[in-house]
Amino acid sequence: MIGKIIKLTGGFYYIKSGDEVFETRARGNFRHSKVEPIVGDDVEFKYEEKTLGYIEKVYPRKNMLTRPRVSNVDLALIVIPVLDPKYNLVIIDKTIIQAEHEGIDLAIVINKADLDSESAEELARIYKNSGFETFVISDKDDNIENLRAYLHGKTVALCGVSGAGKSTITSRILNKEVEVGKVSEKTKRGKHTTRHTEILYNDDIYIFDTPGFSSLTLKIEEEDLKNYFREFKNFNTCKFNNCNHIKEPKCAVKDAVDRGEIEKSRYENYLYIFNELKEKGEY
Ligand SMILES: Nc1nc2c(ncn2[C@@H]2O[C@H](COP(=O)(O)OP(=O)(O)OP(=O)(O)O)[C@@H](O)[C@H]2O)c(=O)[nH]1
Ligand SMILES: [Zn+2]
Repeated sequence: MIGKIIKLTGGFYYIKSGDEVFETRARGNFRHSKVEPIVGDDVEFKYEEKTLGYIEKVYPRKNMLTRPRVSNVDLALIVIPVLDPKYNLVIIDKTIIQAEHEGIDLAIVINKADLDSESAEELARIYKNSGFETFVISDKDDNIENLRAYLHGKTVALCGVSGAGKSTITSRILNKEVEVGKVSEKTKRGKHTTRHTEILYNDDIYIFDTPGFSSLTLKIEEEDLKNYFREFKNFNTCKFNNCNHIKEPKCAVKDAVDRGEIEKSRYENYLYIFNELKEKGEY
């Protein structure tokens, strides 16, 4: 049988095949592969009611996140609350860099727009102008149809700080009750988060109910950082073709910042992160 691992908990894998979910044992059950199956994997498995089944084969992964350990993510949806908690654009841009680095498509959701609609529009402008699909939503408004349509057919990792509204969005998108606040309790205690990873789904949208890869450190060379700022690529006429867009003369990126064609906050965060990488080799 063929299916997708949707949950790993207490020593069992739960595999969704068609409309059914099968429970299989986690240990000693994948004979022909040395790969340890993780949530998100597409697998071949044998199912027997008595002994439960076992996984025979893990299909090659499109990609993999390490925290949480999940595979085959089609989209990282980065959730930015306008307030409560107040967003931090350096952390947002670092999360974007991580997704770009992993080769995962990403989109932005500005959430809690009801708390400050002006800030919400300002944030949306920054990320739209920087080349990202951007949605503005609030749980006080019935305005998620566009977002839901966009997520159709995708496996989505919601990324964002605790309290950003990830669980709220998940339950609205999937039309399902999701325990709001549950993940943060687990995260605070720490130990449960690695034991239990689950994909929530409805119809053909799959969502990871985890904090996403917000707390990863990334090791990249500072010279490579510019490759993860997609809007910089529109301005490729710098005098030096290895220009880092810092202090070099005749820099097309800096000129674009001066003209307002590249968002100031994005460029400032680029400089900040560049220096961090230069000093520490990671962030
Ligand atoms: N005003 C307002 N509050 C919201 C909105 N969306 C979520 N909230 C509230 O924000 C709080 C946090 O929401 P959650 O959905 O639990 O946030 P989370 O990102 O899942 O947080 P963790 O589970 O800790 O990672 C809850 O009290 C929600 O009711 C919104 O659009 N507007
Ligand atoms: Zn340049």
